[in-house]
Amino acid sequence: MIYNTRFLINQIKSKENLTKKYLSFIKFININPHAKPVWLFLLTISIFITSISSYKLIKLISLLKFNLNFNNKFKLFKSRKISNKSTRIIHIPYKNKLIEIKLNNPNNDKFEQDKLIFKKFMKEHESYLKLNINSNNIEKPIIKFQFFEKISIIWNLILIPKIFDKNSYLLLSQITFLFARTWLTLLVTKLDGQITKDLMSFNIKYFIRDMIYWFLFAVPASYINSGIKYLTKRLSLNFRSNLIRYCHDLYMDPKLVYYKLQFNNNNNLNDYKLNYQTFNQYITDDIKTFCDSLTNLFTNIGKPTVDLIFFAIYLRDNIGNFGIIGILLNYFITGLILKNYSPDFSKIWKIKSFFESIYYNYNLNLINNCEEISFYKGISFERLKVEEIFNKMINHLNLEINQRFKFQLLEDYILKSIWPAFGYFFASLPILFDSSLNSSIASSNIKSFTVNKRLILSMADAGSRLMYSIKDISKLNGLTDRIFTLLVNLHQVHDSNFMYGYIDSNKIKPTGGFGSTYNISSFASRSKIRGFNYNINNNNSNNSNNFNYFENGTIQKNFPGLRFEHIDIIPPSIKGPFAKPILKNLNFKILQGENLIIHGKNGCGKTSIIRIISELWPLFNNGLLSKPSNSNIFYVSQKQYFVNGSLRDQVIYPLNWKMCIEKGDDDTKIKSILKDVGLEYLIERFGLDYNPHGKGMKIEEIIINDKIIQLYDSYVGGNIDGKTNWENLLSGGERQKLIFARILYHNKKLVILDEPTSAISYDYEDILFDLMKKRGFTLITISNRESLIKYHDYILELSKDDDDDNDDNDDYNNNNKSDGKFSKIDEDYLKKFETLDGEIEYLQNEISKINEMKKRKIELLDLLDGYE
Ligand SMILES: Nc1ncnc2c1ncn2[C@@H]1O[C@H](COP(=O)(O)OP(=O)(O)OP(=O)(O)O)[C@@H](O)[C@H]1O
Repeated sequence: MIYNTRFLINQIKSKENLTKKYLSFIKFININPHAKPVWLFLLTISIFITSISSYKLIKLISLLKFNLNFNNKFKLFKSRKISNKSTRIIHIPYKNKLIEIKLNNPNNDKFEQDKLIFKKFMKEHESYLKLNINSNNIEKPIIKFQFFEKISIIWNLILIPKIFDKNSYLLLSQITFLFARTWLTLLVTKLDGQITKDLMSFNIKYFIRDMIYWFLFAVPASYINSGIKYLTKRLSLNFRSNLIRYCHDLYMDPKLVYYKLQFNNNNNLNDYKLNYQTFNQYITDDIKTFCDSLTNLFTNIGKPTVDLIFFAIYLRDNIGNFGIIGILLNYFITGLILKNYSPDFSKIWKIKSFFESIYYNYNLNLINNCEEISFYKGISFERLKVEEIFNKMINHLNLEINQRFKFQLLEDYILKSIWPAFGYFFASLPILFDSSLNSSIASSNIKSFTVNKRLILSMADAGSRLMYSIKDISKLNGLTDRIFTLLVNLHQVHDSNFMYGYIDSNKIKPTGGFGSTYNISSFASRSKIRGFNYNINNNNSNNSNNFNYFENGTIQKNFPGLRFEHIDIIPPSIKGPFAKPILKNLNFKILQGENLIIHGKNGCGKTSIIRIISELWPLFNNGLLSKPSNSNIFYVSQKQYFVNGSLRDQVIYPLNWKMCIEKGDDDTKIKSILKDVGLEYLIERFGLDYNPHGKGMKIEEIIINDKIIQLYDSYVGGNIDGKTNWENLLSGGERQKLIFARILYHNKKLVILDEPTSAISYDYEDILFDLMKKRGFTLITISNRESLIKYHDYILELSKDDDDDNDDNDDYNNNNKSDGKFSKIDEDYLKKFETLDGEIEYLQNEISKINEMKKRKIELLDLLDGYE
């Protein structure tokens, strides 16, 4: 016990001695606890600890919330959906867990307001172009005047839409960090001078102290540097999310912007023409690069600007007004020289991006159509084509490298040699012209020279970084152009008055969208004139301002069946309603439960009828289309489409599994449908062999009717979660059967099928159509297969006079005849085919009899040969 107490006392004493030693050392080297390096060090440590612990706390709270939600997940999901319509929730797998992400629903009012801003810009741009063309002004400044306007529009509408936005806080923190870094650089520079002075005056005590200060400074400096990088990346990511979500809301909406974008021909504003073929490049690559460039530019310009101002103010006290004016004048003049010799980086970047997107798309096309290309042995052709594109890209890149090299030469010479030389000169001015200079104050002078030199070099560095950022601004200019083009086009097509790129040849102005002189549909809706004749020749055709020749057709929804009245099928084009119709004056009506088959030659316009029904193409003339509501129609296109996902996903598309579960549909239903269409073997066939990963990671559990349903990201032996490339693995017939499974699953009132059984054998075609009839669907089938006629009640036979195609002066008034013959399929009609079928059967029997006899004859001859 005594031993222990002694031991403890000794311990405390030795610790006290150690603390005393430390304190006396600190006193000896004169460390001031209130000195900036000390409190900055302590502040950084405390900020670091606080931020880490608050981050952990937030994570813990969200984990608790997640666990709480999980137990009531399904109920919460439903109640939230009802209570808050302005947001939607998506679940994302993250670190073996599911996290909830709340997304704002598209705000159409905001889009309408934004549209006006883009419209105004385009109008101004148009008049600016006119002005320049009239005055033959061909000057091309490096940073076009519209650049700032475009950036500010994108910034205010999308990147930081309100003052108290989380991005504003990030930006504010970034600005604070930038100022802090400059201030720290100033402090470190002073300390650098002090250390030099300590060395020159052989003051070891102060030297050790200043070295300790140096190490203390290193902690906040590293924190601030990594903080700036972190904030830049976060800001870029947030900007990207905002832009992407904005674009998604615009083009992935029920207005079918993603489809109609291809018709936007605003070619009187070529600067903002979107290349539909490379649309994915805009969305994927350009937005990302734009956000990175913008946030990096902010650091690249913000930091050197703050440095320049701070250092210039500080240096003015040291080297006087003359010195500082000299330095700034040098920067300005050399900057002007550089600007003059700078190539148009914005244009270079735009062309490079264009070639890269074409090259990327061509390779994608090669992969998507690999089988077809292999069958045609078309690889040499493809290679030639892809190499041609690649060479064009390489030529452009070479040109870019050459231009960059010349500019870099001049840039490096000026920024890395001339500027520091000027810096040395101006830093030494106070020493060179100081008459009071003597050896006793040499060390003090050396300190101030070191500080000035370092500051001037830092200023040169800041200035050169500003100069280098001219290139970044140019690149950002090119990127801003592309992003702005994307947004302008999306808004133009999203506009309810979008007229599929129609250009009035008299005015050469697009109508609908922006920059339009006349807006056809709004005119039509305002004028409310119906029944005008379609004949342009007969109705004031000389009066180009008169738009009374046409108006939009009428679409009536919730009709129990399908009705076409005087409908012309006109493809969207720059001629708008005045383009030559593919089919004229279609008239028919079927009611619910009645089926219609459409016959016609290839290319006569069968599929185009579906495009009109589904509102992909406009109804230009004054016809009437009556149909059920869009949610009650199911379209099946000629080309089957499969999604990336499991067999279940193919059947339930366009629903996702969650909606499917909400509907109360379990796998038993999907399996029975697959059995109905004769595809149940796919469940087993594309099982483990096609999923080498075997049982996948569990991605979600959902509670429904007190039952936990688990879903995996890949195949789990024998069920329909098997994921594979359905597009490539299924045969033509299997693909069409799988689409029938989709029809059966969705069970819509009206089903429109385009060549649904072209690859299916006749026996299965019967099974499938019998099933469809039994289910009571109203069918519109486009097919020339006569075997399908018996399943339908009406037939629409499309025929177009060949003369029509050659007739350029169509006179609609004198040509009121219809291109479609609509008739009932009665017994008389069917007999025609029955007789034909009977004859074929008889002939086939006769042929097989002849073949049988031939075989018998050969056998007898062989037998005779044997006897001989
Ligand atoms: N966007 C478009 N602009 C102009 N013409 C088009 C457009 N899309 C299709 N066409 C033309 O319209 C005509 C009818 O095309 P559609 O696809 O409707 O034919 P189809 O009768 O279904 O042919 P098939 O029996 O071969 O499938 C074709 O000549 C086609 O080239």
